[in-house]
Amino acid sequence: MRDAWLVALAAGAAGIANAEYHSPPSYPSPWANGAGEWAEAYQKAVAFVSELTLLEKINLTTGIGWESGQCVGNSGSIPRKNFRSLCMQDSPLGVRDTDYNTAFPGGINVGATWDVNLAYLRGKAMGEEHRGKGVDVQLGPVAGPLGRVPEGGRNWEGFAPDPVLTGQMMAYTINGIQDAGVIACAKHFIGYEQEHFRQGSQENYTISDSISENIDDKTMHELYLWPFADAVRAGVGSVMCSYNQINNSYACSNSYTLNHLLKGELGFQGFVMTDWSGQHAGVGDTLAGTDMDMPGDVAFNSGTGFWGANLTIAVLNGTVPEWRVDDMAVRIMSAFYKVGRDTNQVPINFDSWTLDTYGNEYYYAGEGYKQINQHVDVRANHAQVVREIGSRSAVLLKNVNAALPLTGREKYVAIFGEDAGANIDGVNSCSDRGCDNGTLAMGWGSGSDNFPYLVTPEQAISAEVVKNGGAFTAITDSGAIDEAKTIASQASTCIVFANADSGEGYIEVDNNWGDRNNLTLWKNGEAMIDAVAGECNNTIVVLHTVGPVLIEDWVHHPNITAVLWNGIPGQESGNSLVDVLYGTVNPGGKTPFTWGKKRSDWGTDILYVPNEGESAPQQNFTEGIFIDYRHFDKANITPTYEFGYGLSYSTFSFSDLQVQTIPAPPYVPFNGTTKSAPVLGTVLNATAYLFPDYIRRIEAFIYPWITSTNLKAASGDPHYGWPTSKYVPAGAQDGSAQKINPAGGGPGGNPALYDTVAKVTVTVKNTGAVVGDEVPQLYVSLGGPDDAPKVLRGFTRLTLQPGEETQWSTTLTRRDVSNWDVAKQNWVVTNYTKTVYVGNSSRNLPLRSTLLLKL
Ligand SMILES: OC[C@H]1O[C@@H](O[C@H]2[C@H](O)[C@@H](O)[C@H](O[C@H]3[C@H](O)[C@@H](O)[C@H](O)O[C@@H]3CO)O[C@@H]2CO)[C@H](O)[C@@H](O)[C@@H]1O
Repeated sequence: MRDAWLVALAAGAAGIANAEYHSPPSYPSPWANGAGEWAEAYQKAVAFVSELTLLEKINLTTGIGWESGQCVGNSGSIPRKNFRSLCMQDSPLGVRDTDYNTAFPGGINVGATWDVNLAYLRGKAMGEEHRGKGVDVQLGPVAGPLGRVPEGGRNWEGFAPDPVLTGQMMAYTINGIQDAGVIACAKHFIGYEQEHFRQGSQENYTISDSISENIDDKTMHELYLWPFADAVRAGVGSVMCSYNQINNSYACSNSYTLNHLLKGELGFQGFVMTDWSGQHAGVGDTLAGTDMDMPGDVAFNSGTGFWGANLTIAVLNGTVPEWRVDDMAVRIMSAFYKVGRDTNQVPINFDSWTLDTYGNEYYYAGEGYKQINQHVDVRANHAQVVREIGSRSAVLLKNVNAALPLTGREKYVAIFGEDAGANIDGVNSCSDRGCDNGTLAMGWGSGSDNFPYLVTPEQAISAEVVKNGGAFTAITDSGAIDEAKTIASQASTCIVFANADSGEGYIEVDNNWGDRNNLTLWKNGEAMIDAVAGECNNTIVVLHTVGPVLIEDWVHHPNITAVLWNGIPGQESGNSLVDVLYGTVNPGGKTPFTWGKKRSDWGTDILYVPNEGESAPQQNFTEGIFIDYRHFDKANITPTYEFGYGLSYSTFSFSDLQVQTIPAPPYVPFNGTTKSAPVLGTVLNATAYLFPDYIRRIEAFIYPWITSTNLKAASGDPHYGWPTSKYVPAGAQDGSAQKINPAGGGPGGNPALYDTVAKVTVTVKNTGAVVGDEVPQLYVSLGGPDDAPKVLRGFTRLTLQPGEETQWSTTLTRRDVSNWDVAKQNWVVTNYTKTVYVGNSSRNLPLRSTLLLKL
């Protein structure tokens, strides 16, 4: 336990002193109050927690250790109350580590649909599958990484490098998951923008600490915190603190981001859980705002925990006040009741560590042999959701002379590239999808799940061609360039498939440690495209990539008649694609990121080599709010395809912009005070918490009981007894009434931020001959010298019949037209002239108007 106390001193209390970027302390940790829609759940939680012993409360907060339960994370149980371990399970795209589940499209595809209803349907379906497997907390959705750097390994788990598109998708996904009766977990909080160095110990480098993502206050508020505010407003039950440091304080020890921002300013009422082994301190993390430690052991299978018995000791010796543990338990139980877990929980019927039907409940210890997998089929009709999101996320980047849709009368269709075919080793052959074999339908890491099947493009296209009476050939060996040229010279329609993959940093694929090393295609993609396009004057390129790739060198080739991006579409990949290629679905997806011409165009990059010797690498977000299209706009760089761009088989017009400003009451900084922290129990003498004789220890299991009434001996920590002032920050134990943050006061911040201040209306018309979808996009220029030329503020996906026109309206809130004022520590509407723009991409905005606010 030595490390726990030492790191608490170094990181948890006040940040590391030698750094330029410093995270200010913020204490005490705000306690839940059941505000707004949390009221009923909070009351139930308080009633439940009031009946618990200290050890039972601690069991709620502490994981039982890696591979010590059937889920990827398991809290302790409360047998006396017949309350089982809570089951925490990935992933953001389906139930991980099981069978008879659905493999949904990645978050980036949901972003590309620009359709909040599809986000909801996917969330609901995923929630139902987690519920059916017995999961209490689904570990998703993802708003961190947001996508600062296009090479970021886990960007695809989230939705887009834009806070508004991501924020809306977060909110609707959370609503879907929680409406299904499962607690959602918004992750990873915050600034987790690259895989390299996220866990100091996990890299091939001798660095002592994880990377520090150094973010200024304005950028934090206007960019990275924004989608988490939307998550909190949506009532998310849990938030996962990330592996990285923020301004040189670990995310799960960072009192500023957890206490000040998340629980204070945003008014978060649920619980903060650590990423797996993301905890770095015992007392420090508790006081800094972490509520649940996952998976509970200091290092996987170490058998020691920062909490468990050590949290018991901390309460007994007074370093952690009792009210704080009460609040942790209340937050967890509030989320539990809020989504109805008390009425809809089913037994855990799967095991994360093996698909064998029988095995050990305590996998690591090798104990508790029983049936651990019931192989429950939870898929229902969710394949339809997958197929629909797959097709509706397709972004048609190029389409010359109506090359698409195909008519079905093509005489000879040939497809090329490994990405068209199957993984010859089997669809789930690589653990956590940690390889790029065959067609890419999912990235790798904990954000993945098992495919129940994967319909490849080869299967689906060949079936369609055969059905239509055509001829078909597939060359899925990406090295077979000469053979490809021959076939390409004979075929009437050539479709080349290429991909680019990425994932989580604990797996390396083709020397990519999570983050991509570059933005080129994988598996010889460019060479195959060049070879086929050189021979076939009707070459269609289909891309399955986790984010942008460099296409400028070939996309303008005259023989390349169409380019379609389909992201990572999940198990129905081939079927979704055929729907679009043959026009059953008219593509209406819009690219959720910018396609630059060269890597340097983005202006940000992964830090691949430690820059502070053995100390924590420092990644300064010097670009501020200027990521993706905001940077391209500011630097006046013409991309290949801009954020928000995407073609249709139809055409659309925009006209008649009307901007109606709506008077709103003046913005008043919130002025209020909390009640004092509730104390819900009594702490007994240490003897009451001794490890009981009747319990047989399971190897590496984390327990709440102490081994001795001599607390120093029980801690096993030679440094035990340091003066409290050395590791307990000032004010951290204070449970008296506190002033509420003036930028706070409601879910997602000051309620006045969400006042409507303008209504924007335009006419959108389908001017083509086929039914199709269009996405009117509203951008705002805030007008100041430090502002982006424009920022997305509203969008809706519309379906219009040929010739149909509709009036599309959206509203702007005060937050939408505000800047974060670092001096005032609040949002302000500046006097700079504000402009609204409407169109169908970030660079095709034919309508504009000055916004004259009445505030
Ligand atoms: O799953 C819960 C959260 O976990 C984080 O990722 C961890 C992942 O779940 C886990 O499978 C992986 O374990 C590997 C371990 O790191 C490696 O050393 C060993 O060789 O293989 C293990 C896999 O069998 O560790 C990941 C953390 O390093 C995610 O960040 C988070 O998003 C998940 O919700």
